[in-house]
Formats: sequence, C-alpha cells, structure tokens
Amino acid sequence: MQSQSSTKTNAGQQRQQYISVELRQWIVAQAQAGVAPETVLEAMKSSGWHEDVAIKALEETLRDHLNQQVAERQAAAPADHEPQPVPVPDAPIADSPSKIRILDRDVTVLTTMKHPRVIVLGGFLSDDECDKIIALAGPRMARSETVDNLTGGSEVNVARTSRGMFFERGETGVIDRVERRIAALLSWPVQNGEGLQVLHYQPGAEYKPHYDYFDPVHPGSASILKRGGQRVGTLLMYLNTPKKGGGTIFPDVGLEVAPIKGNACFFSYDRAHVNTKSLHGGQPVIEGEKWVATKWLREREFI
Ligand SMILES: O=C(O)CCC(=O)C(=O)O
Ligand SMILES: [Fe+2]
Repeated sequence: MQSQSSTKTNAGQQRQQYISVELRQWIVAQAQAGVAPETVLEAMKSSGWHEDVAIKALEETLRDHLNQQVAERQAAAPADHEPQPVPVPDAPIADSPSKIRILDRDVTVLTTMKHPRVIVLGGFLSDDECDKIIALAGPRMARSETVDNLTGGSEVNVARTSRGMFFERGETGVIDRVERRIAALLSWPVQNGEGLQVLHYQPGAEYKPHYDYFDPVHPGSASILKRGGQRVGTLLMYLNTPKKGGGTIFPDVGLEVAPIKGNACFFSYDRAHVNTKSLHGGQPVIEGEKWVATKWLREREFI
C-alpha cells in the first residue's frame, strides 16, 4: 500500500499529499470484504500513516463511496421514487352516461375528472340508508385517529378533529347492501374493502389535506400493507348536508365537492405518489354538522 496523503509536520503545518485512486479502491475493497475499520486503520498506520490523517482518509473515502452508490441507485431505478402504477377501481362512465344503474339503484353522474380521477355521484345512498348508518354509528363514535407512521398503529392527530368509528365488513343489513353497491359500482371485490368508517364533524372540525395511501417510506407502513396491499381508491358518502362548510377539497386542482346527503365522491390513486394529485381534505364545518362514511379499497383482499 502506498502512503500518500496529507500529513502533519512537527511544526503543525499541513503538508498536502495525494490520496491515490488505488488507495481509495483498497479502502473500499476492505470495507466491502467486511474488514473492520479499526483493522484497516491499523494496516494504514503500520505502513507509515499518521493516525489522524488515516482516519480522515478512511472517512472521506467511505463517505464518497456511499454517496456514489446512492446516486447510482437513484439514476438506475427511478421507480424507487415513483412506484409503478397498479390497477385501480373505476366506475363505468366511459361513454358519459347521466345515470348508471348499480344493482338496485339509479345513480346520477354529476362530475368527473381524469387527473386526479374523481367521480361525484348523486343519490348513491337513499335518505333512509344515510339515517340508518348515522343511527348505528352514533353511539360508537370516538375521537378519530390516524395511522402512526412509525409503528403502523393508530394515534390521535390534531389534523383530524372529527370523531369516528369503523363497522365490520357486512356487519348489518344496510352496511352489507351499501358495500355490495360500492363493489358493483367500481368493479372491485367486497373483500378488498376495509370496514366502513363513519366520521362526524362539529362546527370547526376538519380533516386537513392528506393522502389516503400509505407512504412506503414510513416504517409503520410495512405491517399495514401486509393486510391487502395499498389503498388504491376512496369512496366518500355524505350522510347529511351541513348548512355551511365541510366540502371535500382537492387542493392540487382547486376542486371542492359539496357534501350533499346521499351523494358520493370517489377518487383513486394508482401509486403511492404525490403525482396522483389525490391530496384531499375535509374543509372545516362552518355551520351545522357533517356526517360522512368512507370506504377505502385495497389492491387485494383486506383481512
Ligand atoms: O370528510 C371528508 O370530506 C374527507 C374524509 C377523508 O378524507 C377520509 O376519511 O380519508
Ligand atoms: Fe382521506
């Protein structure tokens, strides 16, 4: 091994020397072979290196090597950053129908958008279905929680000041009927849906803009994704009509969907990425209250 680097003279001046390419390669090779840094350092010292200079050379070389590896990985696999698109649920609206028959109900197509994919439907639920769901959910409401990014568990979040609860899939007759209607509307199996969530917002309560998919970079996401893969679509069903406020907003495209009793707002996201423009939130309720039911759809069977 050559001993070329900067080294200190007795007078404390620094004499700059050159860390050769060969030396760098040798240091990297030692690290790759699993040789402990202390052993590499000892080898450098015994071939004439000053300890502090050798440490600096080691640190710099390994840091540069790591940075280069990261850069190479980023250049070779942009998919690491934007996941590949996956199939998503969608409604049969290709020929712009004003109404679609979904099992037992005629549903009006009010608004559609391609990017983000948003479909607003009129009369998706009957008034009676809305009232029944509120009555069933009411006694079971608790402060809404969101997913803890670190553990995958849930936690109370200041960004979400509604109260909420989850039904089991197929828990009662009305829940089962609505779930089957959703599956028929979106051609997506009932089994791929999470249990229906009901939220209740009082005046001032809101749900700040967020994404419904789980960001894979968060350590907590791995355990969540095991139960049916990613979320790929959301169907919001408005169970009442607040007097003022409470719209669902999509800030990336300046869209606000009015919360009207019985109407539904569907949106999908084919990858866990901001480019889906699926950022959305529940505006603060200004007057009255807001009840909404959310069905999240997964890639696979949700167990
Ligand atoms: O209340 C809303 O309008 C939005 C609800 C929502 O984003 C959610 O439940 O994930
Ligand atoms: Fe959401």
